Amino acid sequence: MIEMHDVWKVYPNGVEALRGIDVRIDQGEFCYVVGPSGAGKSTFIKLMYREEKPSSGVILINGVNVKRVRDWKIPYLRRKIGVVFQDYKLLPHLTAYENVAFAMEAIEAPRRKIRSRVQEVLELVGLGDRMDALPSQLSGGEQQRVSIARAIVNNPGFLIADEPTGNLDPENSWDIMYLLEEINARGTTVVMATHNKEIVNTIRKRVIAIENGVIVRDEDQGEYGYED
Ligand SMILES: Nc1ncnc2c1ncn2[C@@H]1O[C@H](COP(=O)(O)OP(=O)(O)OP(=O)(O)O)[C@@H](O)[C@H]1O
Repeated sequence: MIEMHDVWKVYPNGVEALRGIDVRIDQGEFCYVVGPSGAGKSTFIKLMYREEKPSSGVILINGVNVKRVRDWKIPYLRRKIGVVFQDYKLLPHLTAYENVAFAMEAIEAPRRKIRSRVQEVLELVGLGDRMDALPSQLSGGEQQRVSIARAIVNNPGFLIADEPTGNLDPENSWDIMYLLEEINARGTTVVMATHNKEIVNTIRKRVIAIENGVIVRDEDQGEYGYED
């Protein structure tokens, strides 16, 4: 479960990106985060995986206060939370297989487990036959699928995605969405910031709308609600 209690984020330049966020996302939910550009969506997401710290307020991930996690323990926190970005962030000199294996090596998973698990997740995302390709040899949709494989390889309870379809054409975007739904159906909580109106209005899920750093709407099976 993810909980935020009166969370504020003020960047050093004085911008109040989040202003008193109260929210609870339960295990197994699928939740979109929508809102105009600059509303605070990325900040909201960054706080969940401790890329940023709250200026005040409390964030609990499965009951653990994220702010109090010592820096050296952050890899263990991140093990519980897979993250997917708009621009994939794959390591360019590593193959698809190596990019995914790297996430297991980072948490010192036993060597014998790595091979079978990496193969398993790459097959799940439909890339069982492209494991030896470098990112530059893969399409955008394929690269995003590698990044999703990397995000789920350590079996996290949460998958956090910041505009995962932002760089993709509609067909690849739908494929990524079906994959995220499949991952959610297997029990992982999915939180996804998006500007994709068609997806939000078609694959209906909980919608949290943020404007000017405040949650202005929180609806199950909600609509996108903006024109862009
Ligand atoms: N590192 C930073 N330092 C200073 N200000 C920042 C920083 N990151 C974001 N901001 C500001 O905080 C506000 C919220 O930004 P954020 O990236 O969370 O919005 P967003 O809703 O994700 O926007 P978009 O849809 O354009 O990605 C904006 O005014 C932005 O300029």
